[in-house]
Amino acid sequence: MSNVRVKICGLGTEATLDAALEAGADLVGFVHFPRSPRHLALDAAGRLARRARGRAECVILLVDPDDALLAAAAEAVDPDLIQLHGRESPERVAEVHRRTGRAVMKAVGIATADDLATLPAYAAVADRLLLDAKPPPGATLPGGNGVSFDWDLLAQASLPAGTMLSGGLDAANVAEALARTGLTAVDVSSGVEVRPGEKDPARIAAFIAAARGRV
Ligand SMILES: O=C(O)c1ccccc1NCC(=O)[C@H](O)[C@H](O)COP(=O)(O)O
Repeated sequence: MSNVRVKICGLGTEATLDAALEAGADLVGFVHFPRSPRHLALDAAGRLARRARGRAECVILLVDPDDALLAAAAEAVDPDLIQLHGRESPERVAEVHRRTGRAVMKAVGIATADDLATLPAYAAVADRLLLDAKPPPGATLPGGNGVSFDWDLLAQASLPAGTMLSGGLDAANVAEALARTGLTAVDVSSGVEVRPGEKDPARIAAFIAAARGRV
């Protein structure tokens, strides 16, 4: 499917950002979460966002940010989207949008059909949804864990246009994931890395080609 939108998350260097842009990424994500091997200081994320401006949507990923961090991230990165990847309530998602004036993408963890019940409330306030696997037991990160959820859970779900599928995707499984879910937007981190935090230009290009059905 050539209209599939692809986000490459957790980019940390100019070289890997350029690889994502040259391969045709639609969105590029910068993680600001000190526990993550993909963590970037806000000024570093801002430098990469300026490099990508006009070529892809820039996403700053935050986890349960307070108002001061939100303001600092909006100022330093000037993001097209703020991705909230913590336990933010629907009310907080709406407030983040109001306070920053930025589009907000809310990540929702999915493990069982029960988790789908939260989606309408988030869909009502978020500009976009990202469905990710819930972290496995013992995980120290709320995302970027390289694990998938059962895509067939989405068969009965009514999801807003543009909802992104995420969690454990790579060049080998992304086409099947798209076909099974009917979604047209995907996000990846671990699946284009050689080790946590180290993106690989060849894997980025292979992922984007596979998502767009060019292999
Ligand atoms: O990637 C991280 O290190 C991270 C840290 C804290 C919160 C979220 C994080 N990543 C969120 C993403 O958007 C990932 O791309 C998504 O979870 C998929 O990751 P993966 O399964 O590794 O492809």
